[in-house]
Amino acid sequence: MPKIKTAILQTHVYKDKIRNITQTAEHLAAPELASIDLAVLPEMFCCPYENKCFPEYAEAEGGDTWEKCSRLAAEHKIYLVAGSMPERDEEGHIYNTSYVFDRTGKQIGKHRKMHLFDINVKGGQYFKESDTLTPGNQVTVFDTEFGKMGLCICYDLRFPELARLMVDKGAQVIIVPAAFNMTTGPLHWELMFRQRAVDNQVYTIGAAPARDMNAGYHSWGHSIVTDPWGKVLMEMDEKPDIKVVKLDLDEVSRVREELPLLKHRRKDLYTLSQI
Ligand SMILES: NC(=O)CCC(=O)C(=O)O
Repeated sequence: MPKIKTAILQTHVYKDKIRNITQTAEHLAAPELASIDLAVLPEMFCCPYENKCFPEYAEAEGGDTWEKCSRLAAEHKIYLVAGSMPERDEEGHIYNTSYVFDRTGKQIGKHRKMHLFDINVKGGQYFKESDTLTPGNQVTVFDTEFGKMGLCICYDLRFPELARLMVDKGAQVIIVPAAFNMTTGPLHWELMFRQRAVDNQVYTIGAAPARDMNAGYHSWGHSIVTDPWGKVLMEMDEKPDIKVVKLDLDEVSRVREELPLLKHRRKDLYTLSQI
């Protein structure tokens, strides 16, 4: 099985939506990324992570930002997980949505953040996505020439049932556009990506915005890739950065063969089902 050359882009999020797309296009055109198969962008890569911005920046599926991302995937002949962006549906609901495009620019996946980030840590982070956003209700797995990949957004990763449902649908990689914060990030970010990788014997990929202390929300950054043993293959710091990591899906099969956790489940005693 060929290795999947995966670029993780930890970009700055500007207030100017177009500038965010332009910088993404410039990065993807860089010679270092010439032979990649897959690129992953951060959560809300084109919109400041603030409730007041979500309605203002929201676009319908197929809108301008969607179109530009589709064209970038086709131009570079890559799979593009277009981080996430605010999506407005016909009824005016707004979702935190991640689109996936194949090497021809065709949309092959779409995930609407299912668990909204509503937390209130005393002396720490407060955020209430449900002030403006509506939750999605689909488990998302998409097909590639390499195998199936699961997709969720940031806070979604905290829910082990969702990761397991993706794995039950065949995911060997779980991709997570994300933006943890300065309260939970230091303790939970790396742990969470390793934990989901170990539980499910998958690669996990987290792509976060770079930290901007002048922004309303301070991203932890630390974009990360872990392997199916739970080993961290790459972790950034808080600054803008781009890294390319090779994923070997034979390693998923090897780990699952040697330590057969998924086979050893007592499905006669317990089950996980989607309603
Ligand atoms: N954007 C988010 O969903 C943030 C999630 C987060 O920081 C967490 O601790 O969970």
